[in-house]
Amino acid sequence: MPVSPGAPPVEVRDGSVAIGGRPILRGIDLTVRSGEFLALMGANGSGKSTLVRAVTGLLPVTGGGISLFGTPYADFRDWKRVGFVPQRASAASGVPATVWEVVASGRITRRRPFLPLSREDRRAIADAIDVVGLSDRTGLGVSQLSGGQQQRVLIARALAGEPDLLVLDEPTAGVDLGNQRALADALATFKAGGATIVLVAHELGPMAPLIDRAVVMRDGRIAYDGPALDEEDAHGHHHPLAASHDHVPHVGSPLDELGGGR
Ligand SMILES: Nc1ncnc2c1ncn2[C@@H]1O[C@H](COP(=O)(O)OP(=O)(O)OP(=O)(O)O)[C@@H](O)[C@H]1O
Repeated sequence: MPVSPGAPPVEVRDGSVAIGGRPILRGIDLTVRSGEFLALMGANGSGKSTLVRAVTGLLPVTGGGISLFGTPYADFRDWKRVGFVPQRASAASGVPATVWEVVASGRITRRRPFLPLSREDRRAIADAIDVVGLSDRTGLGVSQLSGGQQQRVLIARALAGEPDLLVLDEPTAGVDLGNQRALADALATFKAGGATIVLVAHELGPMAPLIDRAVVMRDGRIAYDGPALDEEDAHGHHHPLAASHDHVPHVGSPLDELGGGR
């Protein structure tokens, strides 16, 4: 496969997605640059999950095109470069898997089939568990962990594949502040290694300082694309539409600047 050094990890050109004949996304133009940490924000139903599902190959685009790492979608095979943590996934499947086992399952895209884990595989798995701060729990059953800790296991599973692009769909939804901070630390470490991150989030919370750029969706289109607003910008002013306040206090959201909301 031709490798395009420096090619943007994600490029969507005039992308549209319809589900069951109903247009969900329209006219999406989005380039995510290498090493960028992009927050994809917007009200419920604005199309964030649909967009990341299209980018990660789970939903076909019905118009326009997507390239990943400079390769048009139809030709892209290098899926080990892409990690995805889907929305509201549970790491506890009912099967009594340990933290180590769940994270090791994320190594599958990199492993040689039918051979024992290599030293390199074991290092990647241990590193991923360490990055999310669960090294003292590797032997525990995942179902014994809290929801926030389970979310960290799922992120470690994606990190174990050592992707160049990590896409996370609302990993902090319903997660307590301590676990949100642990997630932010993990993503900061991952980003420091040069990786690209696309994070779907309603609120940025402890992730806010890490964000390079925010894209806000509304009604299946991109309504804002620019710097993430800091807490003061987002809250140092009167809200023109109080009812549209789309987030919890003390957390910045570019939605405020648009006066839009749910
Ligand atoms: N499988 C599906 N079948 C039918 N409609 C769908 C499907 N998935 C999404 N939609 C619709 O597409 C629109 C966008 O949904 P999407 O989940 O992408 O929004 P979102 O911004 O991620 O919202 P949330 O913040 O609630 O996750 C919504 O109107 C939703 O009802």
